[in-house]
Amino acid sequence: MALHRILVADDEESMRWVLSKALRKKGYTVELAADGNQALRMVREQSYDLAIVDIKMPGMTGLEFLDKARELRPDLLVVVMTAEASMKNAVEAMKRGAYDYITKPFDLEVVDAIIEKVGRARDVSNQVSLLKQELKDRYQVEKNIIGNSPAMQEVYKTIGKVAASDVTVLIQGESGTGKELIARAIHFNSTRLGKPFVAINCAAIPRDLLESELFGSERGAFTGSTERKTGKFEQANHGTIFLDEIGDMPLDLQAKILRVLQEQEITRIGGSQNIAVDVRVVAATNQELLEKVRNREFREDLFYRLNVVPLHLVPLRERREDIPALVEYFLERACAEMEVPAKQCSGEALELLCSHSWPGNVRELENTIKRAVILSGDPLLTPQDFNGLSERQATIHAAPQEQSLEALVEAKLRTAFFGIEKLEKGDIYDRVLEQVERPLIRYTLEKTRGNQVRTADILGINRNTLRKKITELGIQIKKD
Ligand SMILES: Nc1ncnc2c1ncn2[C@@H]1O[C@H](COP(=O)(O)OP(=O)(O)OP(=O)(O)O)[C@@H](O)[C@H]1O
Repeated sequence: MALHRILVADDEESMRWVLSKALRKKGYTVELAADGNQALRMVREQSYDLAIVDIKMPGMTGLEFLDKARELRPDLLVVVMTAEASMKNAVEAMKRGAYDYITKPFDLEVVDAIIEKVGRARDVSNQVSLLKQELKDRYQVEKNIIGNSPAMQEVYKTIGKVAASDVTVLIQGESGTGKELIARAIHFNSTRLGKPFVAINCAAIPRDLLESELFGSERGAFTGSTERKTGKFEQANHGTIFLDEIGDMPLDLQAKILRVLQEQEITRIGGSQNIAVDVRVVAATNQELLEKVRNREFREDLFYRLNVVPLHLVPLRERREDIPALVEYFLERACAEMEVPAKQCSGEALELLCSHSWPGNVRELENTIKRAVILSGDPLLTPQDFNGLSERQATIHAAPQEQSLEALVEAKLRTAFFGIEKLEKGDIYDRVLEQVERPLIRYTLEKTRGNQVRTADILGINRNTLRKKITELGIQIKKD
């Protein structure tokens, strides 16, 4: 049965009674409202699969309810009940997005038929495709976490312990260690399977956009915003939200995330209503969050609220025993994806891969294997096929500080570009520079509270150049 919770709103008590009795008998959970305002309050606080509302009610008409309820819960299906004489209303309701209408007086069979239709429509259009996709994902997640090292065994144990509950998990680990993969595993092994898994990378989205991405925005919340937008929290309702790179979340947004965790409700930007959400939060970071707490860059209360269960993914170089299985797995996958005959690594090549320090972790290993598969015509991969790797290895070993800015940038670049199948003519140079320039200028402007003269002085660039960059890179200046 695809439908569970039904809201019935009618000012006529006898109608509420008849409908609730009939629907409860069929096994649905039915809740009742005596007018439109009450119904809207209930929709705000709870989620329903279907609302059956009378079009003529005191206070708020069924049509007004329809508009407001659909704004609050775009997924809610609304069936309106209308008197035979007012067909005009029924047409209007359909135009405004009602799922169907029933003319009064009606036989209960008509209601049954509509509910069945709603259930079927949901089944066909949503559930089946969702479940298919999710079963596929689940299958992949379970087959796709490779590694039997003691560190990974600990990870599997923790996944098993936390999956069934709604406890918040904070996954810490360097870039490319598999944080998102593990977050998915938690979701797909939880009771929230079949509901959405929504991931958002807090570091990849500019601050101003991040807030509306997370919480949504009402029509007219910004100049030129003509549409209402639902945020990731609403999209993840009943499922899991994965807040990646949470360490990069600005302090004021941290306060808002804390509120969602405590109250389980959000407010869209430009809106005044609180909207209940039922979302499990899994967060991840590749930074030392406690250090950020000490530096007052991360809220202590949020840290403890997120860190209910900490899950630490150790760098690949500290669990080298997992490398052979990962190599085999990535080789098989790369050959299948690229539709080339199976390849293997020679003993020497495997030795080289096992001794590399993998600053980009599993993602770097995956991309290295893909690249070798693309470039080598031979079924046996030798150390020559990983030539770049030994050179990189040598420079990394020679570097006294592995975590220097240069090494970090190199690791990021490697993970971003080395997996690209075909390196073609493009604008990578400009794109990379832009991604360095923008945060650098934004950060300095933040530190000088938007003072462009000081920012130019600190950066050692001409003021006009700075002004030009700010416009070109679309940097917004906050002067508080
Ligand atoms: N144990 C593992 N077994 C198989 N594949 C893995 C494993 N760990 C990571 N991967 C693969 O490595 C890649 C990077 O993983 P993922 O995106 O989950 O890392 P991450 O820690 O979230 O990275 P970032 O911090 O950069 O967002 C993915 O393609 C993922 O499937």
